[in-house]
Order: sequence, then structure tokens, then C-alpha cells
Amino acid sequence: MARITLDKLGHSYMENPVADADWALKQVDITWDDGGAYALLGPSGCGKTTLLNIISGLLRPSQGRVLFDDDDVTALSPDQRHIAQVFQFPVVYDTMTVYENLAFPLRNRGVDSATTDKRVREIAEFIDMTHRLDDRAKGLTADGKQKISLGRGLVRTDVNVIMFDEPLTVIDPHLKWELRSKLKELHQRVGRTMIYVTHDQTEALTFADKVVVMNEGEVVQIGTPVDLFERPQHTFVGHFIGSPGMNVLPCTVDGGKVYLGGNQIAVANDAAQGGGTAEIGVRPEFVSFADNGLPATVVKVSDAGRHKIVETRCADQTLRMLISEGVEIPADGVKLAFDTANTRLYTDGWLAGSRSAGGEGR
Ligand SMILES: Nc1ncnc2c1ncn2[C@@H]1O[C@H](COP(=O)(O)OP(=O)(O)OP(=O)(O)O)[C@@H](O)[C@H]1O
Repeated sequence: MARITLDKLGHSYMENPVADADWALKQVDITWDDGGAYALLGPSGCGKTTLLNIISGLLRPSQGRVLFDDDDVTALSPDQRHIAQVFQFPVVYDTMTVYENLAFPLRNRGVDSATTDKRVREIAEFIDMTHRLDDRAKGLTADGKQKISLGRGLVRTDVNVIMFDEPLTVIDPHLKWELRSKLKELHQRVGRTMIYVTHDQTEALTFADKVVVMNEGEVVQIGTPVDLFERPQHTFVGHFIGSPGMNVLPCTVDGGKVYLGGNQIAVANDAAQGGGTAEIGVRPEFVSFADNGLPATVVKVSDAGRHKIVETRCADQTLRMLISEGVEIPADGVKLAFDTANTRLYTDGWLAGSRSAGGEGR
């Protein structure tokens, strides 16, 4: 097991990258603590797989270093790094039995047969495959094959980190929840470092203690699920996480005060640090009806379980609110209030005042 440090990592698939957009990974600096449960979350194409392949050694970065504890492993092969990786699609040997598939990573490393047998049976129990141990993998469903891939990733006890790259993509929806909670449980049991890559916020937030959010080749925030919800460092995080996401409302800043359509809005952070494009970020959960407030018009109301999503127009912008089922929607003359502690100013996308020179606050 090891602490993993990514030091000024950058990667471009081009020979001579020039523009910012030529880099699949811009500068990435992250330390993954030994034993942590992490999710790497971001939209398609943001660089998640590139980052994972650099950690596992399948890809050599154009810039920067990968350290396991204090050892520079940037030039080492995947095999030398002692990493287990579970991919999006099953990697199983069809002609082998389930048992042989699970035993393969151990036999390959010369683990004795008694230890292998014990470990294979433990993992088979965990993935609910004990009854299929003697069957050929060929006859399994896609779900079954992916369970075997998961099992093969979990079977070794000598790995530094287990990495899952969208491992539940081919899994039937009803099984997804079950496997996700099992992985979480397994992490709590074995305390091994796990990195779980996904573009699905539910998967990330349920699995991880810490979530690394990426966008366009950059890490925009590393935090607990609560941090990401309550204190988004970037409008991307606010918008990407939550359902519906945070309202991001272009505004003006004058003399350290924030205005939306001519109305002054109180914000929780320091508006004096403004500059660049200015936006107010407020989650739909923190907007309510008020006697005095911003004039708005209700456009649409939709049911969302025990809540309602109310879409309004306010200061010529679309603004969503999430209200409890029982809350009455005023017939007309609607006024809105924002909860100040959860209303923030963002400049050029970043939380105003959160970044000093050198990108602190990410
Ligand atoms: N082998 C490659 N050659 C050239 N460009 C690549 C290659 N692999 C990825 N890219 C580009 O690098 C960027 C990051 O891709 P990457 O696959 O790491 O993103 P991702 O977040 O894992 O996406 P997804 O969720 O769709 O797998 C994208 O613009 C992608 O087109």
C-alpha cells in the first residue's frame, strides 16, 4: 500500500501541443492518501481515463511525475507498480472456469495453492459466485463476467491501489446499487486505496470519502460529498453536482456589492475580490418564496418525489428552486429570497476570494 502523489502532471496525445486545448491533462497535482476511497468524477472527455492510465503505468505522461510514497515510479511498467485495475468491459478468459479466472492473478505471481484457494473462495462469496466456481466463464451473462472482472481486481492482497474505470457500465441497473454498496463495504473492511472513475454523480458520491472533480483536463475541486454540495469552489462543480444543479446567474459587481438585475444580493464570500466575469451561484435548495425579494415569474412546476422543482424567470434569467411538496406557490406577485450563507460570488468560474496566486483553493 502506498500514498500516491501526482506531481505537476500533464499529458497531451499530440506531438507538439501548443494551445490549452491540445492538453488532455493540464497541470494536475493530487495526493491520494493511503487507504482512501476516492472517486474521480467528470464528464466524458475530461481526462479521467488518461489520468488513471498514467497512475497504472499504461501511459507515460508528457510532463510531471508519479510517486508511490517517496519512490518515483513514472518510468515503471504496470506490472512493477502492483496495481489492480477493473475496466469498463469485462476482461475474462472464456475458456477458463470462474475459479481459474479468479485464481489467475495469484497463480501468476506464484502464490501457493492453499492461500489461492482460500482467497478465491472469499472473493467468490463476496461477488455471489460461489455456486458458479466450476462453470466456464464463457457461459456467463455480461453481469456475471463483470463480477468476475471485479473479483480479479480484488483478489490480490499485495496491491498499492485498486482502480475501477466505470466498472458498472454493463451491469444491470438493479445490480448496480448492490455492487456499489458491496465495494464500499469492502473498502471499509480492507482499508485499501481505491480510485473509482465515473461520470455518474450518484456512483461517485455513494462510493467515495473524497471526490476529485475534473473538467476539461483540470481538477476543479477535491472534497467530501458534503463539501462539493455545500461549498462548490467552481461553478462547474455546483452545476454538475446536485439535481437540479446550482443556479449560475451572471451579475454585476460594483464597489464590492453584487447586483442581479439592479437588485443588491448579499453573498457569503468576499465580493471585493471580484474581477473578470461575475456570477452568483445559489443552489435551488436555497431559494425560497418571500414577502420582499426579487420579483420573478413561475414558468413551470415539476414533481420530484417529495419535492417540487419550480422553474422561474428572474432578472431575465432562468432560476430553479427546489421546494417541499407542501409549500404553496403564490398565484402571482412572486418574490424570491436567497439564503445568504449559501449564496456566493464566482469570478471567471472560481469562487471569488478562494484562489491566490498559484491556484490555491482548487
Ligand atoms: N489515444 C488517444 N489519442 C488521442 N486523443 C485521445 C486518446 N485518448 C483520449 N484522447 C483525448 O483525450 C481527452 C481525454 O480523454 P479521456 O478518455 O481521458 O477522458 P474521459 O474523461 O475518460 O472520457 P470518457 O468518460 O468518455 O472515457 C479527450 O479529448 C479524448 O478525445
